[in-house]
Amino acid sequence: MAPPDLVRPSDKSNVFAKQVTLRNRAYVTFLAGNGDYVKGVVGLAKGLRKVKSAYPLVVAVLPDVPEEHRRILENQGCIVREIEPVYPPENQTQFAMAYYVINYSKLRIWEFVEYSKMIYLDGDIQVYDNIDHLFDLPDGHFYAVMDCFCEKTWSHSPQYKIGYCQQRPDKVKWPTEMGNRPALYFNAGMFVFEPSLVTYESLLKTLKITQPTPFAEQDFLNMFFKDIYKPIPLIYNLVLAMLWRHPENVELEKVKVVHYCAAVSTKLFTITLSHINFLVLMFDDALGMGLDN
Ligand SMILES: O=c1ccn([C@@H]2O[C@H](COP(=O)(O)OP(=O)(O)O)[C@@H](O)[C@H]2O)c(=O)[nH]1
Ligand SMILES: OC[C@H]1O[C@H](O[C@@H]2[C@@H](O)[C@H](O)[C@@H](O)[C@H](O)[C@@H]2O)[C@H](O)[C@@H](O)[C@H]1O
Repeated sequence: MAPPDLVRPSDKSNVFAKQVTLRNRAYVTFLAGNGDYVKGVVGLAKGLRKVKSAYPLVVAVLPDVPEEHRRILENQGCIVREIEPVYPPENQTQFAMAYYVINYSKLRIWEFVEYSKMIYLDGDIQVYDNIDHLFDLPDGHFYAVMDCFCEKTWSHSPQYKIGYCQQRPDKVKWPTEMGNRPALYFNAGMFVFEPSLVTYESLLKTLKITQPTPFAEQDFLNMFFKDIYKPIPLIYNLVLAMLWRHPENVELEKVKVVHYCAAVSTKLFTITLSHINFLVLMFDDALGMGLDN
């Protein structure tokens, strides 16, 4: 995708504004620990480059990400930003996955106010088609793809217990005796947002008085942004489970972003898959096919 056309050179102020706007947008991901997720982030950086995105990838790293991994990411053109962890209040909550507690640290990205608009992508996501146009979505909203409630990771929820899923609300209807249908709920592995110190302070202040829940920061973000959340099509964040849970909702040839997340039972499969995905991109890179490293 060619970089956005700048306005007429004669109109200096607009040219500057356009360039500043270009500079004020970025993709951002989150990396913690010294494990395999760095491979996913390298794959993500290569994927964004391969689809000719006009914007950089910022990687928010926890202090436990080793220097070697940070160098690898900088060599891939990433902007590495160290963040401090964010922990929820002391709690006895059983998170859907024990390690989800570290995902609250994602909230630090609202502090990246040198950017006016950012697109967050998990490290286990790959971009197969250019999605830069999402930066032009109207400000003042929180854009993300609706999640699916059918995986075992949702077994704690009333939705799962009655077989209700927002992806197919007509299949098992929400019973009136259970009150209002759950609000639309997004997957927090990909979202379009506007960094803001006011929002950032409010997020951290609200977190301090919010009882943690099984999907950790994803539940928290859904609660916090429920009034301004706007669903975007699942082509922008195809959660893998949709392939076997709601194939009727998936138009594979239109999918631009794939999210290699799945319940713990298939975690090995998805990590292998993202490894394959990573190797394909590396191989592609090694043969100089398409990736301009
Ligand atoms: O040990 C970890 C766990 C998570 N993550 C980051 O947090 C994101 C969300 O965690 P995960 O992908 O496990 O969530 P899922 O979407 O698979 O449930 C990952 O994609 C990584 O970007 C990480 O870097 N190290
Ligand atoms: O910390 C909570 C995480 O919640 C989400 O993952 C879930 C969710 O997609 C469920 O619907 C699936 O069933 C499950 O497998 C998957 O792990 C986000 O992708 C991730 O970034 C992060 O916010």
